[in-house]
Amino acid sequence: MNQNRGSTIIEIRDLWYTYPGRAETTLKGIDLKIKEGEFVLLTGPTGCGKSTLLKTLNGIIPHESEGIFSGSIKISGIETVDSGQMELSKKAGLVFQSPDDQIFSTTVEDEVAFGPENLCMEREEIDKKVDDALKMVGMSGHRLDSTNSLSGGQKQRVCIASMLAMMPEILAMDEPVSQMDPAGTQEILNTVRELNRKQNITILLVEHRIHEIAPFADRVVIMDSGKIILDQPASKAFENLEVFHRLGLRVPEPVELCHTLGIKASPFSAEETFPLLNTGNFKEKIGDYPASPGRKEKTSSPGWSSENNEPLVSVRDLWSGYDKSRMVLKGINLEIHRGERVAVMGTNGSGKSTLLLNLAAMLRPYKGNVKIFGEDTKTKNPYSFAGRIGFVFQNPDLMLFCDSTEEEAKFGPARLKLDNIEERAKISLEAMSILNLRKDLPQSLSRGQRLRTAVASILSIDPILVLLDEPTTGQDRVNIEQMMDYFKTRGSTLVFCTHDIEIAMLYATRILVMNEGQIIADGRGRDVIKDIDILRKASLTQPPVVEIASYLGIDAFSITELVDGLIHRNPEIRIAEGIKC
Ligand SMILES: Nc1ncnc2c1ncn2[C@@H]1O[C@H](COP(=O)(O)OP(=O)(O)OP(=O)(O)O)[C@@H](O)[C@H]1O
Ligand SMILES: Nc1ncnc2c1ncn2[C@@H]1O[C@H](COP(=O)(O)OP(=O)(O)OP(=O)(O)O)[C@@H](O)[C@H]1O
Repeated sequence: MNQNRGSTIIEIRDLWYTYPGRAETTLKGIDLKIKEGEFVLLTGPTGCGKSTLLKTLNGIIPHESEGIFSGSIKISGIETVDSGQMELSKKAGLVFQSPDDQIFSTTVEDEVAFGPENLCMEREEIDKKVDDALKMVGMSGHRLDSTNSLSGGQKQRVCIASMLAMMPEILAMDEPVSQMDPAGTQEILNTVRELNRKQNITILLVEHRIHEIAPFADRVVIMDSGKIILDQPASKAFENLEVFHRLGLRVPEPVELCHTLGIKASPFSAEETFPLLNTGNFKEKIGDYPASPGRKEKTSSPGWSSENNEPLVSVRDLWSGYDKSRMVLKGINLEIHRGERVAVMGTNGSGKSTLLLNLAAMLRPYKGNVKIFGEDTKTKNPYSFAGRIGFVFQNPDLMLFCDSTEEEAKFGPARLKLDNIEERAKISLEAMSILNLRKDLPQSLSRGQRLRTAVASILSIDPILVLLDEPTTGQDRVNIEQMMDYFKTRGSTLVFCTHDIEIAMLYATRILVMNEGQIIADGRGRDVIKDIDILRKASLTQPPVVEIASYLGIDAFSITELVDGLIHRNPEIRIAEGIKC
């Protein structure tokens, strides 16, 4: 907990806001006070109004947006409606949800220097600010790079650096790490936490990855349908999980496990959980277990059978990139069979999106070859794969151009002259839980809703091969599970990039780990996850439940498996009723 709390720096009273042209009000009477130096995690289901609330802090709403606004927001005592945006943005820096909406300079250096230049700092000071900020986000080596050439996670780092270079009093961050690898996320959150502690910068951070952010926060605020429905210190917020389960929000695995086992505690990490498992009664019930975690086994072969099953995708010695002088992929060999769900994981910039672009025939090999459905992409027009491959970009906004979500879902089938277009659109919108938004303009939806619109737009063509670049970003748990369950139930062949190891473990039949343009592991999740060296190279860590299972000497990879293992060991163990695991 931050001890240097001062006076109230953000004071929101009875705030209501309705977007122009929308019948439903987005913010419905928000009351929120945040003290100087607090670190607040703001979360809630997709579309509940989190981004809208952040946009009121630096005056984007109401200054740049029409609509109906009432209530009061004071930043350091200044009423935002009465204040200029320039003045507000010096006080409250906003890291945008989508880096492409924030970045407008052509080079990384210019982007980060923009804020300090506007504050009329001396050249030398600006240089130092840029240097320091890039160092803090691990991007020192990219100072002169073109912003267009950055990967998704690298762009997010630059966005954070731009704000750090200005050092505002308040840092409002809208899913700032959603596309970042787990190790990078931890490093950046440590930096932000340090700035928060040492410089008393107030942090309001919006995220769905509650399990990763909660350990850094002083306070957890949950919104639902435009209202704040929970506001608690982080140490107390997880005492009752009912609200998290009801809203389909992510709970840190150790908390979920303790609640399931009836242990009254809310640890955020495996290390914090070990002593709880050592307490009297519980230890007796589950019997002896090794004192230290960490059984290590070698990664085994991929978990598919090639019997009678010609590969759908075959990649041989693939070298590819955006510039002949710098290859991104360096000798990839890979086969993917029908019905496999392959998660592609690895550090930011390791080449995951580049691999996916090759599988979509949108990039061609410089050397080697890629065969999709037995056809060599080098010799084919990329459009010849239309209708057979469905690709969703990391930034879904690049795919949305129609006037409604329904039109988006109909667009592909119409172009391909498929039958039952209405029915196809309806089924795909329903599968993504956005049928109620069918008449909405995609650009007026929340990020999670836009991503699901983009997925629906490819589902309606019923492709043979589905390629999704980070489909889990900015989504609440219930939506991620619903999307992934859909592919699983249909037996789709799916390749998806993700930094979310828990989701990869749950849904992928196979995990590919990339490092510096090469595949360094390829196998079943439960094998890959045991190889700590591989995980480290890919900036990944074991999910806490795997560490805890290992500590208890149980071979388990999910809470359900771990609890089953404990019951098997001692059937008398009582599991808390009604707990979802
Ligand atoms: N520019 C806009 N015009 C009209 N409606 C909008 C606009 N932006 C957002 N909305 C609507 O306001 C509601 C809240 O959106 P917002 O982006 O604030 O949600 P969110 O909680 O941040 O969601 P996510 O977690 O998906 O980012 C949604 O129903 C969305 O459709
Ligand atoms: N359009 C482009 N032009 C030039 N270089 C690019 C381009 N897109 C990506 N790169 C470079 O290729 C490398 C790999 O990028 P890629 O997007 O494939 O990584 P990634 O593993 O998907 O990263 P992330 O996890 O951040 O999305 C990065 O070093 C990036 O800078």
